[in-house]
Amino acid sequence: MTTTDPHPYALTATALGRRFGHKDTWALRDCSFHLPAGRVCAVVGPNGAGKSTLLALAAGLLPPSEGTLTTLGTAPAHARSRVGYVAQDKPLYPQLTVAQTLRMGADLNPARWDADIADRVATGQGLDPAKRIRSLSGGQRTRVALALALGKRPDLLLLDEPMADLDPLARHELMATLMSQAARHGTTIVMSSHVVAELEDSCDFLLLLGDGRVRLTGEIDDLLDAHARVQGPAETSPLAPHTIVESRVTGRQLTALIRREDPLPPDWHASRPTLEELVLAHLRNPASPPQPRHTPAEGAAA
Ligand SMILES: Nc1ncnc2c1ncn2[C@@H]1O[C@H](COP(=O)(O)OP(=O)(O)OP(=O)(O)O)[C@@H](O)[C@H]1O
Repeated sequence: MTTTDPHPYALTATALGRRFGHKDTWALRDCSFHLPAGRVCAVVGPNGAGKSTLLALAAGLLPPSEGTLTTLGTAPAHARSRVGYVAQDKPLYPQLTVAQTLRMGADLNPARWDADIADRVATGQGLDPAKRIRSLSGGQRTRVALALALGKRPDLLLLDEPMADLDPLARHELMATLMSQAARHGTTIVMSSHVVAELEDSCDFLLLLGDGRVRLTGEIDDLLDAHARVQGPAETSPLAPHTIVESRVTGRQLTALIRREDPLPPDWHASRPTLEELVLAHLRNPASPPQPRHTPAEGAAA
């Protein structure tokens, strides 16, 4: 938590819904969760799950159709000066140069602008600040968009698939910069991605969306502790009372990913899943029972 933000939650959603058009097409529906301040949160889910919609709502660019969302303890539109947002399509002014774009960022954020970090991120990998935005590659535009967002020195960074078009070196460099900024300033980062393995080392909080609803949310360590990959003899391994996310029988062997409800039988081999295994099991089994509703009293205290 930063000294300027005494609110314990970066985001709080209550029965949040967003519909597009007049038909009953809900991009998000009945979403409730709390994201404690200071966390690095992975937002994952299949295509069309509602990740970009949630980030745009949190940035105050879209109003909810129902329910409420607060950003840094206030209405998202009122939190904009403290929020950095990098949208999937990275909108920038094509006629400006990189240097002019950063100058615009400084002019728009005179009280908070951090020229050092903005210049360092924008000109990494030798990007020439005199180049026009329209002449940049997709990855170079991402670099400039991240520079603008970080230069704002935000309390909350909302990043919609920020790493998607970066080369491996740029990914490594920019992820390290994001993490060091988060650690140094207590910035909350909310980052959507399809590359779950990449999030495992950097994120400590998960928000898994499926079909516009929250499937799983909480501290990643708590979620991994609450689940188990189990193996046991198929005929003597009743999975009840555990919640089955995924199960498979091969010959006489049962393999399952469960949410533990009780101690496991001694003849079962149980191991802690990786984040990727947990997420993939939920994505492969969208009909598995969702997590009981997550409340701050269940371990999300800041
Ligand atoms: N402006 C819009 N008008 C109409 N429907 C929209 C609009 N934006 C999003 N949607 C719909 O809302 C749903 C959620 O879209 P969203 O872009 O939030 O998903 P996503 O999880 O970010 O997907 P992806 O992983 O493909 O980026 C989709 O069904 C999409 O078609």
